[in-house]
Amino acid sequence: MAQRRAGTVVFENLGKVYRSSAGEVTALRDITLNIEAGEIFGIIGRSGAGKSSLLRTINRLESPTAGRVLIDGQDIAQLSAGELVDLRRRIGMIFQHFNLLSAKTVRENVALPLRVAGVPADEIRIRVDQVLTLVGLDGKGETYPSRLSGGQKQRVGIARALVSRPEILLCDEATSALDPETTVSILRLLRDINRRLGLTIVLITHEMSVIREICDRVVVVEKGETVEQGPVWQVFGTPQHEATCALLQPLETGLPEDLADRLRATWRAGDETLAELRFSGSRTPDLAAIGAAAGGRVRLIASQVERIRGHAIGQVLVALGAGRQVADLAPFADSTRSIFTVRRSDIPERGRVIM
Ligand SMILES: Nc1ncnc2c1ncn2[C@@H]1O[C@H](COP(=O)(O)OP(=O)(O)OP(=O)(O)O)[C@@H](O)[C@H]1O
Repeated sequence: MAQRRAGTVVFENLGKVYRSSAGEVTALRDITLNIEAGEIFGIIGRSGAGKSSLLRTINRLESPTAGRVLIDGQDIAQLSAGELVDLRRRIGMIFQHFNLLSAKTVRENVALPLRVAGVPADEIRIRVDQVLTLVGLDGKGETYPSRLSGGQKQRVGIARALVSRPEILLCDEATSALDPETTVSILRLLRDINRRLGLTIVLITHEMSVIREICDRVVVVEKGETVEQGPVWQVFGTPQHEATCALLQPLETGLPEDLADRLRATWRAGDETLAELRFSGSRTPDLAAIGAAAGGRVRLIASQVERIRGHAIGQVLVALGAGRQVADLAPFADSTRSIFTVRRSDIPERGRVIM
């Protein structure tokens, strides 16, 4: 029988209700999801959506009040106390505020899980050196956390999570406290670790830019329920739910205002159409084909196309000459629309065109 890779997570009809003297809060409702071994899986949602509650059921920091969590096929609610300790060694976790011990050096922080597990000192030294090299912290072992930058602190957090050689790494808003440049370097490190070690990474975030940077698949959580899931390029290219569109909005740049103003002011006399070609992952922009379909009567105005996991997502704006239809371009994009058309009759005798 083929050996199954370790590191799968399955949520089956998961529910979580917090009960306190103040009343009940339903944080998760009927969540069913499969996370595959070796993938980078993103959980995104607005504040209070239930992301942390969901993530923390994977290592039983939270217990669900309905449904099951299976790790590599095993229902983790059934584990004994000793088995739970073993499970937590197989699942590393990193945090938004790093959770380092300030009175201990980098080396002591990273060594802690091995000390607790009773690993011999010689082996601890070797393994700590290995993970410090892996995360790019060679030579920082004797430094105290207060002398490190935010990005370096998170690297210590990652090293501490990896030193037990986990199969799954949970990332709880791991880059939310970092500046954009450091965020990118930490996300690249996580992707590099995922490729080199083949471990499953599950991350929660409220930023689509994080999902775009490293995730293979994503689920959108809203008010405790999953509202959309799929490969990242698909969710970016054809978002279905209002919550997804709202989360994607900060990444949308649209037509820059200055360009829009210039276009309105200088649009050529004669029938001309500003057409938008949208790419949502199935097609790749082919300017030669677009030019040929427009009979050469086309100008490129602006382009905002990015590649996500090998799929083109974004839009291309072109000006189509008189007599050319936006429909002529339909075969070359996932969808097309006319932004505005100026007809000769609309051009005032004098002055600028106002739209
Ligand atoms: N210990 C708790 N007791 C009571 N209610 C809780 C508790 N933890 C979370 N909640 C509630 O459960 C809901 C989901 O919270 P959760 O922290 O999982 O969301 P989140 O998406 O991670 O939010 P954020 O991005 O703001 O951290 C919220 O309404 C929250 O107030």
